[in-house]
Amino acid sequence: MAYLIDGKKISQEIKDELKEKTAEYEKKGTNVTLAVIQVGEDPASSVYVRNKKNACAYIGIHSLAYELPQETTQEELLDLIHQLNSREDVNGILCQLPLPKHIDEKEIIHAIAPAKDVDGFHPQSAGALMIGENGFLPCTPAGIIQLLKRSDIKIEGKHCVVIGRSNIVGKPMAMLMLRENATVTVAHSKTENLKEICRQADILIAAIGKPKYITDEYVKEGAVVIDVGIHRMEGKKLCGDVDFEKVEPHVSAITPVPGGVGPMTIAMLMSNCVNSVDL
Ligand SMILES: NC(=O)C1=CN([C@@H]2O[C@H](COP(=O)(O)OP(=O)(O)OC[C@H]3O[C@@H](n4cnc5c(N)ncnc54)[C@H](OP(=O)(O)O)[C@@H]3O)[C@@H](O)[C@H]2O)C=CC1
Ligand SMILES: Nc1nc(=O)c2c([nH]1)NC[C@@H]1CN(c3ccc(C(=O)N[C@@H](CCC(=O)O)C(=O)O)cc3)C=[N+]21
Repeated sequence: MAYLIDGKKISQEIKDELKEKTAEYEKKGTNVTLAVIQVGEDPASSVYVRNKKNACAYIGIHSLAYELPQETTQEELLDLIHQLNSREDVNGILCQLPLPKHIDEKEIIHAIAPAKDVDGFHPQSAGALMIGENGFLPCTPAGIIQLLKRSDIKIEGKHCVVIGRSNIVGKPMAMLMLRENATVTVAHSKTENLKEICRQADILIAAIGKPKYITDEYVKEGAVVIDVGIHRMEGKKLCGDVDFEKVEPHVSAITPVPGGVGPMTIAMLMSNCVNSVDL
């Protein structure tokens, strides 16, 4: 039986630590405020936004919700971001992705002031990560590092294979594992011999976006498997990029979906908000 890495429990621990820290700030008269922007009504985005608001309420972070209609223009969204950038009472700004097709995501990400970029998506945050300077870390990869560390899984010296090279998950994940002294391989859709490469991994991180793609044929006996994928199947059941039933008997530790990486993303977003006060 593989050890089940409990993201729900670990995220709860982190939220409790942040709750204490936020209470300390409050005593000193410092409030923490996160602005969350959602454009349109994508049902999955609505679930995540709701989870973020609930986490804020639990920790004592003030949340400002901006629910904008699907027809919102690029200029209107930029105006709002500029306003929030200049408000001293706002610590963090998050604009839920994906945005409607008529909006240029890149321009929006660039517009958020790096000092309030709690998603860690701004080029300045990405650059800081690349060269080892202080900056906001992208929440999902940072959450995975916490999952591994708080489960006492050794990273240093291990061969980590990251499948996926997106700017928000795969690439920053690879950089963070490198920072933790893993030996890192990044695989993607053009990778040849994916199975063979994955089977060399001590730690396999799947961020592909394809339901149950990773079967037992992709894992080494005793490996650690982290499943970033999240897919809502018919009947509303969630599943990941990993075929949990097939993989679990062969590995030493694995994250479930739900209850693995997802809750950690939210916990790290909260962490970035609280820590932004000291930046
Ligand atoms: N739990 C959480 O908190 C979060 C979960 N997610 C989930 O994680 C998954 C990945 O997200 P994201 O990085 O944004 O997705 P993207 O679609 O941006 O990236 C997917 C990556 O996987 C690669 N890929 C696609 N197909 C294959 C394949 N057959 N073999 C090998 N590599 C492949 C792509 O390669 P190429 O670059 O060549 O196209 C790409 O680099 C999604 O399921 C998403 O829903 C995302 C964010 C947070
Ligand atoms: N600007 C921006 N920042 C993000 O961080 C961001 C985003 N856009 N767009 C979409 C992705 C996805 N994401 C998740 C957050 C929480 C869960 C989560 O809480 N998952 C729960 C289940 C939730 C459910 O029931 O659907 C779990 O896995 O246990 C999952 C995924 C953040 N993202």
